[in-house]
Amino acid sequence: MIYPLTFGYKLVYALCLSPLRNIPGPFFARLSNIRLGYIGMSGKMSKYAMHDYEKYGDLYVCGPNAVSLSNLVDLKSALSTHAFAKPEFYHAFHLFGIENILSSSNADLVGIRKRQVGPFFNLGYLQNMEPTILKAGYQALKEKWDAQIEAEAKGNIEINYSMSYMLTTLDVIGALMCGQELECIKTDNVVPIKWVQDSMMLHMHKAVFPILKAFPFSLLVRGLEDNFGRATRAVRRLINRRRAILDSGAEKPVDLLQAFLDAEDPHSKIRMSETEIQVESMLMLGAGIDTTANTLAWTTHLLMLHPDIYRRAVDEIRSQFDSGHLITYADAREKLPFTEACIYESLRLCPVIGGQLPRSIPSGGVTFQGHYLPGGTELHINFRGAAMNKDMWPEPYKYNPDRFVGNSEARRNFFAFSSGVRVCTGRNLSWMEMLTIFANMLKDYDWSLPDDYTHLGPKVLDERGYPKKMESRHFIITASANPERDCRLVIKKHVE
Ligand code: HEM
Repeated sequence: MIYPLTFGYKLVYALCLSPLRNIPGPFFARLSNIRLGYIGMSGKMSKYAMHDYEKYGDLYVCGPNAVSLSNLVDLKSALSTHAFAKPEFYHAFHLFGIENILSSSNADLVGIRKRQVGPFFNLGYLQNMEPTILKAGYQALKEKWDAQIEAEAKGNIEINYSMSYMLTTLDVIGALMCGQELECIKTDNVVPIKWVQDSMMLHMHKAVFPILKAFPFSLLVRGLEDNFGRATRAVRRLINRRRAILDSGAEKPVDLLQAFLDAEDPHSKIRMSETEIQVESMLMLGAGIDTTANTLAWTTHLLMLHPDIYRRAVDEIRSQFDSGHLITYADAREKLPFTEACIYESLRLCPVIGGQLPRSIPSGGVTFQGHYLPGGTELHINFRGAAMNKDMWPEPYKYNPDRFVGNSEARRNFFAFSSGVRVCTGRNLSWMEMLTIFANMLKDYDWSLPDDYTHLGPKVLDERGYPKKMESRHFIITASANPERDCRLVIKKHVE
């Protein structure tokens, strides 16, 4: 009896009483959060975010008390202020219960943290770290590939770029944040990646299913918990090691770990405690690997599906730089607008944070798209919808880097790194890694698809007539669903 009554009440409320009743959206989403939970846990968040945006438009209901927003003007306004705070969902990302730069909804704390660490992610400071970024990044990749090509009689090798990019971005953030050359690309060591990914996954699962925090359900995530413990202890050891090095009177290294140890908010003069340093360091490791690596993977994939665009990028790079020149970030920014646009467009068409992220509508409510949304309504930032928004991006499904060349309006309406007060802290670092790896790789190697790579390619088209993209899955990050099969590339050294 109780179930029919509850259902009846929910139905009447959703259709007749709810303040969201006149907003379009899937019927079932009005009654229950099950649809949202299922989409999240099935790895299809990015697909649904796009599909629902296409069907229901800039604002639609995605849960009984939740709406999804893709309108660029409204998104900018919501993201520009701390009033649209991160809701409880994020608290599962408090590591050891400690609020951090990603998880906190406390504007004061976020402000302090941003002033403490933000300056070290500015381009000026990053330039000091560029030699480390190049050494652990592109130069390590090149060293490995050149040795492998040298050993191959046929003069080329097949690489799995998904794994290569993961190991490289791990080495870069490891060198900067752990103060240690991890050399994972050299040794094919995937263990630290597993620790970091499992740590993120653990907190993601807890955010979606808070019951996992309680015994006996916590046993279900025991394996993830163990790897989180290993990552935690490793970072602690590295911080202790750095303290010991400093105590011995050695010169301060120029890296992010040192920056975090020294970081001070210029307003309050507050510095981070030892645990806060550990938490923020772990967070940077979690945020800094898959994001950058998968953006590189999508860009590589898209270039292989569009040979004309690949050719234009290669021609641009080789016409600007000699084969022996190591392209720096400043070089690329100054001389490679089309190559840079290839990454921008890849982040638009295949955004790695391609799902929806929640915020709370402040008390007093807000009117978006002609609909009043009361305070306390959950506002889901639809990054996928924003990237496909037809008003801003004509032919949104087409991979067209030209839309970003010399187009400041396109860049202003680009949300891949979010925007406003909670914009991505690591975006400049990520750009430095991506552009230097990508430009140097295109300069030094000729790329082609393996002969047996016939399931996808420039001539295999999707239902819209564009080259069909590899299947993706979305768990925090939108990545290839079958990297072993789909992220293969043949590279050979380019000879002038
Ligand atoms: C292509 C690479 C990257 C993309 C597309 C990306 C995207 C994003 C997005 C969309 C957000 C907003 C998340 C939210 O609102 O919850 C974010 C936040 C954040 N990102 Fe990134 N990110 C990238 C790389 C990095 C790197 C390399 C780091 C650090 C090493 C980093 C650190 C962070 C941090 C700390 C936040 C939280 C900022 C805050 O809440 O105020 N990200 N990123």
